Amino acid sequence: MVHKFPDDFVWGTATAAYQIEGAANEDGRGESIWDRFSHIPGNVWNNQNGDVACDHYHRYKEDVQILKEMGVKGYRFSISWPRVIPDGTGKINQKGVDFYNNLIDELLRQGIQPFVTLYHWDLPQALQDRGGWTNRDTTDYFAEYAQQMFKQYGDRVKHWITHNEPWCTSFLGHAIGVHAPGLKDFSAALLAAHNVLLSHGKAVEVFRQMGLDGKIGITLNLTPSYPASNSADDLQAATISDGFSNRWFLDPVFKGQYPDDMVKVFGTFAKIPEIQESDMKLISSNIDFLGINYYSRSLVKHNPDAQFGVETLKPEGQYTDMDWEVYPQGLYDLLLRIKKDYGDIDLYITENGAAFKDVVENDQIDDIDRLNYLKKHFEKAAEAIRDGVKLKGYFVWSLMDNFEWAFGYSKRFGLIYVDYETQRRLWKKSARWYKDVIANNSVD
Ligand SMILES: CO[C@H](O)c1c[n+]2c([nH]1)[C@H](O)[C@@H](O)[C@H](O)[C@H]2CO
Repeated sequence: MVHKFPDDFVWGTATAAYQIEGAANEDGRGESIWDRFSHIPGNVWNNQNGDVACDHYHRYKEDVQILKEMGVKGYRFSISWPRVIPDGTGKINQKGVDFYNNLIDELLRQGIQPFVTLYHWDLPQALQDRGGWTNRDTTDYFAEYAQQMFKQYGDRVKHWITHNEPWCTSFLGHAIGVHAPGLKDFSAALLAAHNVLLSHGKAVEVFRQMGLDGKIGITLNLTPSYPASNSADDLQAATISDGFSNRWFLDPVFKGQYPDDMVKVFGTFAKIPEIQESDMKLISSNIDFLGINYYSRSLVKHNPDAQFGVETLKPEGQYTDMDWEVYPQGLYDLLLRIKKDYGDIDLYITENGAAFKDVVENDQIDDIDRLNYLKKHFEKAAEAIRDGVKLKGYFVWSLMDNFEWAFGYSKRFGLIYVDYETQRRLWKKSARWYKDVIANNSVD
């Protein structure tokens, strides 16, 4: 069966600054928390880091040429805050600003729409030294940074994403500790989450005040939660899992309040952040679209000995190299749920993709598992559009293999294979297939 997409559907790919740029100490770039974190032994697989990564800072023209050949309509990338404002606030680094000017101009020359993420986890270390996201002042520094970026690029960039995955920024970075800055303090994570959301609201306010021609939104990683049975305990476990993964961010952004049930759950063992009067109004400022990062689902059951009484199960089925279950139905269910519970807003899949082990034979990479993963998820996206969801675009994670955070370069998500020894880029089978999907605007 052929799944056709709307004529103006934005097919794209996504990346992030720290994962691909390299040039970590070049042209005035300041240190980020990921430079600091990745250089501490033990934090990253094989003690790898983003010093060089995919050398995109020097190879961006070649990479945009690949995007052009692939036929993408949009390209989602992030700006490295410390590359453009090395201390996080104050002085601009013109060479850093010029890099993104050149990248944006090259994309537009090739007819590709830039979708720009302002924050994809690489906070300037200078701001971390003042408390980072647990310091409410950082919300103002973020608004200052956003205003500068709107001023520099707002004439050409028409789609802005304030934050990538506040859940990861907050919980992976401040509670679980596997991401920068590596804290293990749930109260700090809740405070960071509040300040990240508040900074989002302040950036949206600045965007509106500047009267720019463009659209602004936020990207949330969302994981639909399914109960292992219809027992009351398992249903409650799924509700809590949904609250922790999804509603703790969706409700503030779209309803202007934190979910009561989760305030009670978190309040039993952590400090709920003090909320100032205008905070929730700012956080729930009207946005033009929601970016959704979807990778898999959670299947859960009640277990009184597990965190929040929720045990995550590992059902039979196919798993990616990240040990994430392949579950395309979750994308359909998630999209319909967002429309039902949070409103009929424009949506973009700002990330979806899979890591599988790639084998290179005679410069060919037959990554059929990744191709099939994408095919199944594209089909579910088409079904969601058929059933009334305003899905406007889909960005495959990722354009190319890159620095996979604490996993270093051990996990490959790219449509394009990167030989890190030579920095050669090689088209995988999935990339050639995706080129045809885009050309036909359909999945067969
Ligand atoms: C559960 O996966 C998360 O939503 C997620 C997965 N991913 C992400 N978030 C990040 O936005 C990317 O930087 C990662 O490279 C990518 C692949 O791991």
